[in-house]
Amino acid sequence: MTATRLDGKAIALEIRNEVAQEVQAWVAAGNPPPKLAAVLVGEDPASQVYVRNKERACEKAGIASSLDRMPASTTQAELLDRIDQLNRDESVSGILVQLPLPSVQRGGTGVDERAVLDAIDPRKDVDAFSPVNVGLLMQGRPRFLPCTPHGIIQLLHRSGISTNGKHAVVVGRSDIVGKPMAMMLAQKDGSCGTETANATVTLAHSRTANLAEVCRTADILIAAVGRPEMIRGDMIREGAVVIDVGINRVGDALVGDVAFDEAEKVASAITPVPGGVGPLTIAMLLHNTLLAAKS
Ligand SMILES: NC(=O)C1=CN([C@@H]2O[C@H](COP(=O)(O)OP(=O)(O)OC[C@H]3O[C@@H](n4cnc5c(N)ncnc54)[C@H](OP(=O)(O)O)[C@@H]3O)[C@@H](O)[C@H]2O)C=CC1
Ligand SMILES: Nc1nc(=O)c2c([nH]1)NC[C@@H]1CN(c3ccc(C(=O)N[C@@H](CCC(=O)O)C(=O)O)cc3)C=[N+]21
Repeated sequence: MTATRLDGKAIALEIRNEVAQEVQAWVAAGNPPPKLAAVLVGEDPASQVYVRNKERACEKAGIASSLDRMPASTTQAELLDRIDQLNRDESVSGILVQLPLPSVQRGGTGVDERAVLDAIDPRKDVDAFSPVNVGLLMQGRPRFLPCTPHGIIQLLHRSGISTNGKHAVVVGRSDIVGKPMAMMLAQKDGSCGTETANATVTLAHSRTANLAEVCRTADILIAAVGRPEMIRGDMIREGAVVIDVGINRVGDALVGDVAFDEAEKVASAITPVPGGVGPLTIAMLLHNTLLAAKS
C-alpha cells in the first residue's frame, strides 16, 4: 500500500480563502481590519519558520500584523510590560507569544512561560493557551480552539476521515499540541469545529512503556514529539492514518517526527513535512484572529 498524501497546504488555502472573504465582509461593514501582534523572543528555529509564513498569510487575508522581535536577553518584566501594552492597544485583536521562550541554557533570562501566558488577555489569546481558554476547552465550550490541534481536526474532516469510534494515539503531551489534541479528539459533540470527534484516545509520552506497541494500536497516529523521524514504519499499523506535527530543522531541511518513506508504505494516509500540519496551524490562527476581532 502507498499512503494518500494529505495535502495540508491545499486545505489550508481553502480555509484561508474562507477567512479572507469573511475579513472582507467585516471590513466592508465599516469595521477596522483584524490585527495580529506576534512576539518572538530569541531565535527558536520552528518559531522562525512560523513567523515568516504567518506574516505573509495575514497580509493575503487582509489581516494586519505586527512582529516584535525581542532579544533572548529580554527579562520577564520587559516581556510582561510589552504584553500589557498589547492588551490595552485597541487596534490589536490577537496576541501570540512564540513558544518556547529561550531557556537559560540558550541565552534566556529564565522567563516563566506560565506567567507570560497568564498575562495575555483571554479575549486576545488566539493561541488559546491562557488558563481561561484552556479551561473552556476542557469543558467543551471553547472560545478559541488551539491552532495546531484545530488544524488537524479540520484536515481530517475535510479529507473525509472520520474520528468517530477510532482509536487515536497522540505521542507528545505538550500544552501546545499533544494535550489539547487528545482532549479535542475525545470531545463528544460539535464543540471542536466539526460535528463529532468521539475518538478513543491514548496520550503517549517519553515515559510510555512499549511506545512502539502502543503506536501500532492506533487507527489514527499523531506525532508531536520534536524528534526527527522517531516514528518508524514498524510502529504503524497497516492502513493507519498518520499525522506528523514535527517541525525539526536538520541541516537546511525541515523534517517531521515520522520517517516518511517507511510510514508511507504502511499507512493509508499521511501528512508530509513540509506541506502538512504547519500550513493548517497558520490558517487556524487567521481564523482565530478574525474571531477575536469580532468578539
Ligand atoms: N506543525 C505545527 O504547526 C507545529 C509544530 N510543532 C512541532 O511539533 C513538535 C512537538 O512540539 P511540542 O508539542 O511543542 O513539543 P514539546 O517539546 O513541548 O513536547 C514534546 C513531547 O514529546 C514527548 N517525547 C519526547 N521524546 C519522546 C520519546 N522519545 N518518546 C515519546 N515521547 C517523547 C515529551 O514527553 P515528556 O512530556 O515526557 O517530556 C513531550 O510530551 C516540534 O517539532 C515542534 O516544532 C509545534 C507546534 C506547531
Ligand atoms: N505560541 C506559539 N504558537 C504556535 O503555534 C507555535 C509556537 N508558539 N512556536 C513554534 C511552533 C511551530 N509552529 C509552526 C507553525 C507553522 C509552520 C509552517 O508554516 N510550516 C510550513 C513550513 C514551510 C516552509 O517554510 O518550509 C510547513 O510545514 O509546510 C511551522 C511551525 C507553530 N508553533
